[in-house]
Amino acid sequence: MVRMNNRADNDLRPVQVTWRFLKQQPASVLWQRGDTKVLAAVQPTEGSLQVNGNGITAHQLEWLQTTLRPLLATEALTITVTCLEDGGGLLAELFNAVYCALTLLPKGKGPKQVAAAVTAAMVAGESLGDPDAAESDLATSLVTMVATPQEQIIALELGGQQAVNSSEFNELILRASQGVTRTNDQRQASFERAVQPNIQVADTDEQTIVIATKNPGKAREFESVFAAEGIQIKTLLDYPELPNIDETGSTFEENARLKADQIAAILHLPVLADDSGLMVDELGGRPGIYSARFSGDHNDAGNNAKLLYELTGVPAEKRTATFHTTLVFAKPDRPDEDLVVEGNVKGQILGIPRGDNGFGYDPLFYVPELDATMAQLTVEQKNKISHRAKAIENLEDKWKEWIKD
Ligand SMILES: O=c1[nH]c(=O)c2ncn([C@@H]3O[C@H](COP(=O)(O)OP(=O)(O)OP(=O)(O)O)[C@@H](O)[C@H]3O)c2[nH]1
Ligand SMILES: [Mg+2]
Repeated sequence: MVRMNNRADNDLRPVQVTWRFLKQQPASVLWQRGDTKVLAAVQPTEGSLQVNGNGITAHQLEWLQTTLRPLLATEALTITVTCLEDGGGLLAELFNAVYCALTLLPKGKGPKQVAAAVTAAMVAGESLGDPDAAESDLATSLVTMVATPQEQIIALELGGQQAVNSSEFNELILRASQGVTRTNDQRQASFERAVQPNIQVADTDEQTIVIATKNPGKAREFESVFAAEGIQIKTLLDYPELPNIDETGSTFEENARLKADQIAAILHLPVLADDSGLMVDELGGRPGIYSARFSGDHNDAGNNAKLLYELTGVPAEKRTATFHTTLVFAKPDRPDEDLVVEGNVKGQILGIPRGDNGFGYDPLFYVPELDATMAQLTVEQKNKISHRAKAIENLEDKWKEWIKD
């Protein structure tokens, strides 16, 4: 029998997983296999297990709940699963979507064991792995299997129009267990690519702190502060395999949390993130959280040019501005315990840049008390007065105690 896309009998349709699909719900995924699309979201709750379904039958929902239960480390969860399109093998893909969402829960709350699901179908006397919609319509019998990669079967659902004899049944089981192994590999590869690269943290020395930044200017400033304490810092530039963290928050704190929590969860190390920016009074507080990309992309010269352009003709006394930093310190797997501090410094935006030190808007940011721009200061001088320095000062009183528990 010739299959669509010339698939061999045991070939599966490709899988695409969009991890953390919903911005407001970190444990959420969009799972697509062929044309079948399922959205799953899991939220820890106080109460007992709740599984809600959209676009699926009561029977499918009940099956899902029964199948998931033995795999859960905790039942204090609300699971919502939505079928966006049924292009074949829906029951299995409902399971796979929810399973993926569960793996995004904090450590210790995720699934107790590894499992994956797949469908196999008997079509015109042949057993096919992962039937699409057309093949499912032609199938005389179908099996949906949930199993571990060690071929321990967790659930088996038999369906279709006709009874199967035992040799057909055995064939379907064989096809399905091949598919489960392959599905598990597909999921794991996607997870490692997008969520948690298999990173070896070489240095687990307690005196190392990871700063969740790719900005070498920031890194230099943190380095000189922590070096004085005998603490070594690493930045995201030391871990090029890490996924990019989108700064989708609407405040400095939200962005800093996104960076700190996600990197801490991946590296299992304490992580400090800095979200900062320039707020210009005459521009109603802009560029604010958009400071890094004010001119469209992350380019200091372009950002400075745009700032000068927007302030054309504005007299010196009205060019007042504040540099702001919010720091979020995150412990691995304990996002509820983030330590949050901030710091500000006030100044004025000059019409002509001065100085070569620092980074970003420093050459335009004039500090009246020092009669100098930030870029005319040495790192040590900037680290006495800057927004980042003040935030670090606020952190200093607290973090040594905080990191101990
Ligand atoms: O003249 C400056 N002196 C500073 O002391 C300073 N601190 C922040 N900024 C500006 O604000 C953006 C932050 O954006 P931001 O917090 O998202 O950082 P970023 O994207 O550069 O690096 P990352 O830490 O996110 O990897 C930066 O790019 C800069 O344009 C500064 N400019
Ligand atoms: Mg940034």
